[in-house]
Amino acid sequence: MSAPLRVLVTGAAGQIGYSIVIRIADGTVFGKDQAVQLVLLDVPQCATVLEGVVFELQDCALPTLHSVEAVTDVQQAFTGVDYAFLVGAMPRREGMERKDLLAANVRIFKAQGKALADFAKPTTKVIVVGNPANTNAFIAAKYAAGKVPARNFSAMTRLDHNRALGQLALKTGTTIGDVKNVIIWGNHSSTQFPDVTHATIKNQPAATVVNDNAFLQGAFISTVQKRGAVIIEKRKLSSAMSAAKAACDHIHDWHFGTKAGEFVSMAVPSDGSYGIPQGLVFSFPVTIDAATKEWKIVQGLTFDDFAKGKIAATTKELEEERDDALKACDDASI
Ligand SMILES: NC(=O)c1ccc[n+]([C@@H]2O[C@H](COP(=O)([O-])OP(=O)(O)OC[C@H]3O[C@@H](n4cnc5c(N)ncnc54)[C@H](O)[C@@H]3O)[C@@H](O)[C@H]2O)c1
Ligand SMILES: O=C(O)C[C@H](O)C(=O)O
Repeated sequence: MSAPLRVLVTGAAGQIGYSIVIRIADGTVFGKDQAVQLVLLDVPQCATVLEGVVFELQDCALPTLHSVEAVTDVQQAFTGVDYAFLVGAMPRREGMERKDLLAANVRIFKAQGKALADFAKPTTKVIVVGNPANTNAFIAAKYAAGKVPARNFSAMTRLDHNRALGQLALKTGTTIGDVKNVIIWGNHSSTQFPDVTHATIKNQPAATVVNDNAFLQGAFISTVQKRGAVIIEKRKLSSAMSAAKAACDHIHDWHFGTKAGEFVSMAVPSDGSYGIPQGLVFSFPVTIDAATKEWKIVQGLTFDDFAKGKIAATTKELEEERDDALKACDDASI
């Protein structure tokens, strides 16, 4: 068993928390030979619930779980972490857009960015799940600057990526393993652009196999864009099992690298690729090198006018969110 990795999950007493901790603890994310020190953070009012989660993890008898701590203190939570799953935040309710959560949630990510700077390792890798995820990641990175590099911050669009894979497999009667290289561009919001231009199904161009352009430019895109809202309408709670699975896929691939010839969608600080403003946390297709654990934005993809319009819309929304978040953070009270 390798020396333990210290892994933080915030909001661990919540819905996603309950689904995510078992996958981190049982070796699904970091492998069956990698010990994990799990640190579970939530607000003080949830201390008793957290204790129950700790007891359940102990009762799972997991060989990879080196230790598990329940904490409500930010310094204790962030000290020395290798990976941070930043889940803890308010979820949206029916009728809301994710950006409606900005005012409530941005203060959490400002404080946690500062905590990462003060207490975490400079090599810490961060996934932001709490919504609006891209902009929260932008703010956390800003407040950790100088200590943890911006490229160690990411936001989760893997759920959207997985939703896109699922919709293509359903449409074509294939299995998930047959569908590769879909791309989610932009924001984890209803302006995201799920793009199949470079996707394949059984090694054939997805557009040829689907053979229904109206679907690919219509129902496919809107189903993926609005899936979160539909889940809330049906469950009266936002997605949790699928969100936890996607966060684990995201960190698994960051830790182990992507497969040869394949890319995944991950929201990362833009380096100016494809004309996206520098620093905006934008979902791109990325490959990850297993040895260095560094992501690289896939280069050289081309866009038709339809794609250009979609990418412009999601970029504009992210710029507006960024500006609103910066204004909120300048308010001395948060
Ligand atoms: N990016 C995505 O694809 C995606 C998918 C699903 C959900 N989400 C988002 O994830 C977040 C969590 O969703 P959930 O369903 O688990 O919500 P939840 O309400 O069930 O749990 C959230 C938990 O976070 C805790 N929390 C609040 N403030 C905290 C803080 N400052 N520090 C630590 N913990 C804190 C709460 O006490 C609660 O236990 C929401 O913002 C939701 O919108 C994102
Ligand atoms: O839609 C939400 O608010 C939750 C989450 O972001 C999702 O995509 O399911």
